[in-house]
Amino acid sequence: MSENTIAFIGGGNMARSLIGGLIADRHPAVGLRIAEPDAERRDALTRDFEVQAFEDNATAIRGADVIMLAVKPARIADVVRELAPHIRDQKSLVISVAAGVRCADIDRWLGGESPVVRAMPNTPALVQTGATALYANEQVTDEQRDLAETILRAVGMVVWLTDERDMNAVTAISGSGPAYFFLTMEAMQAAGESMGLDARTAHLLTLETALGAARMALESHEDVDELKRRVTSPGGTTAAAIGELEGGDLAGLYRRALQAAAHRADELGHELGDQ
Ligand SMILES: NC(=O)C1=CN([C@@H]2O[C@H](COP(=O)(O)OP(=O)(O)OC[C@H]3O[C@@H](n4cnc5c(N)ncnc54)[C@H](O)[C@@H]3O)[C@@H](O)[C@H]2O)C=CC1
Ligand SMILES: O=C(O)[C@@H]1CCC=N1
Repeated sequence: MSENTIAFIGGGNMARSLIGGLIADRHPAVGLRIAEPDAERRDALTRDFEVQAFEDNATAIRGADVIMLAVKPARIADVVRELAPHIRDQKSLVISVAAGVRCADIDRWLGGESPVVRAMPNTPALVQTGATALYANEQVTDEQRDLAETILRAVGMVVWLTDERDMNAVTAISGSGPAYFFLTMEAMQAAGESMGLDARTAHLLTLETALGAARMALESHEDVDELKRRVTSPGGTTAAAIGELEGGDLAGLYRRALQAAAHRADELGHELGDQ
């Protein structure tokens, strides 16, 4: 549990997941301040988590130890430039979760020589099973690294990157990754329904199977290839299904999909580089 005051700039999907996860980890609600221009979203955050939500960014960051930038990449330059004088005065640590947006650009908008941590979390943070990669620029002290890690570890596992360029691949795997699994769940459920199962049965069997497979892969000492082989009897049902998936070049499809996501993260970073 972190006792620090954290101000979120942007109270959308990702902020909501982090806030929900932090509250579940018993982070005091009074230590969470959110800036969100949308009144309905502000009300929902206050109602659901009993946190303080503000319309104005500068008010929200008052007294905060950490400022978590959770706006869309297209908004971040303006948001940071407006907040820069306040952030410098109170020496808060800035953590950005914005896809593609590079530390050097955030540092420049802050006025230079500022500690900046980039984080790529994912929405399962809401249920404390998030996966986050962190990268710190040279200005970040050991104490600030610990602070960033403590906050993100409260909502799941954390890895540190030593090369910021790896953040694009991370974004492709774990930042966007929950959506690929949700898509797969949708497809499996639809296939089950097409074979006559009712929606609820197909849904539950799909989800429990996903959970069981993920837990087994995490807890087993064997690699996933071995776990897969244990399910796949020669000449049996699984082999028939896997034959179809491999025939459709599932691995190639994932490779191209993740490359597209990483490429888009790179583009987002470059689009902002000139601002
Ligand atoms: N949704 C996800 O799974 C993940 C998102 N991210 C990153 O998190 C950031 C936010 O993404 P989402 O939460 O999905 O988007 P979102 O659109 O749900 O949330 C953004 C929020 O920022 C608010 N906002 C807009 N202008 C603002 C301003 N000037 N000041 C303060 N707040 C403002 C919007 O009203 C909105 O509620 C993005 O940069 C994204 O790359 C990172 C990892 C995963
Ligand atoms: O789709 C996006 O751009 C954001 C970043 C990672 C997940 N959602």
